[in-house]
Amino acid sequence: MTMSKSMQPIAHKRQVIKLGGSMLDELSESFFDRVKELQQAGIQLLIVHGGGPNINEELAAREITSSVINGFRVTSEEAIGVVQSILIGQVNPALVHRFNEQGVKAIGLSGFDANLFTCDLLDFETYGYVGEIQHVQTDILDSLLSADVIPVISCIGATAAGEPLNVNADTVASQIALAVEAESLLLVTDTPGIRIQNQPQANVMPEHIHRWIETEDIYGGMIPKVQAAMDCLEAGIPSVQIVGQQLTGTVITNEGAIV
Ligand SMILES: Nc1ncnc2c1ncn2[C@@H]1O[C@H](COP(=O)(O)OP(=O)(O)O)[C@@H](O)[C@H]1O
Ligand SMILES: CC(=O)N[C@@H](CCC(=O)OP(=O)(O)O)C(=O)O
Repeated sequence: MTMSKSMQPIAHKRQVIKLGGSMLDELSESFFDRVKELQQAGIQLLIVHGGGPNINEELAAREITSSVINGFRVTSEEAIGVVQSILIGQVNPALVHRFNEQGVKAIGLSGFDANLFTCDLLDFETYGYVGEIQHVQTDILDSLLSADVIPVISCIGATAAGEPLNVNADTVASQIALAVEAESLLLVTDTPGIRIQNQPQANVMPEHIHRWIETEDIYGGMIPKVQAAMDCLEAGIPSVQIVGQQLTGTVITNEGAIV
């Protein structure tokens, strides 16, 4: 029997780590030590990054206004050029450099590279030039991972016609995690997980999340994270973590069990 690509066993365990723009400037030596430990344990790592604060700064400097709905930036024609140049031109190479200088081989990619992820417009009337991922092409990721190189992926997607679209980095991270059949997804941000009424939440389930979005205890930039987490759980990734710099925080599972 010939095995389809999706049925082939993956030899290595894979983990996707998404680094939020909110914490990129504070990446510590201990984070890179942890990356090295995971690599030594045979885990193949993929990095996805955001860059919200850098984009905000540049938009403000150019006096381009932008708003955020449900954690997604409404991206005008003027803004998409800025988002693309900040993420691919500045944030991505700076992060790739940090990995390489720590002795961890890394290479930068966006949705354009080797057709990594192709997008259609999510909802132009509401969000402007924001993409919804249609397809992730994993060949280039497989090649890099088998050569012990960490892919560092920015969240600019390409349309079939080669136009750039802005995709929230949490969404990119979940779609990449699903496409490479990662065993876990770690969303690293500026706060150690979900807090509700000022109480840190160690273990949560989707039913809690739905309620807290309704009560607005979860809002803004946390919404794409919990959505990304629930997309992964639904598709069979057993747990997603939303964590701070120390890599501790909230574990989201279908059963609420400690994983
Ligand atoms: N229930 C919640 N618990 C913790 N943070 C929350 C919650 N709801 C909203 N947030 C906000 O989400 C922010 C993280 O999202 P964001 O700023 O987009 O980070 P990143 O750049 O890492 O993606 C937190 O700093 C906090 O202001
Ligand atoms: C559509 C959308 O919201 N795109 C995000 C992409 C960057 C991002 O997600 O950065 P963080 O990880 O810092 O949040 C934006 O323009 O801010």
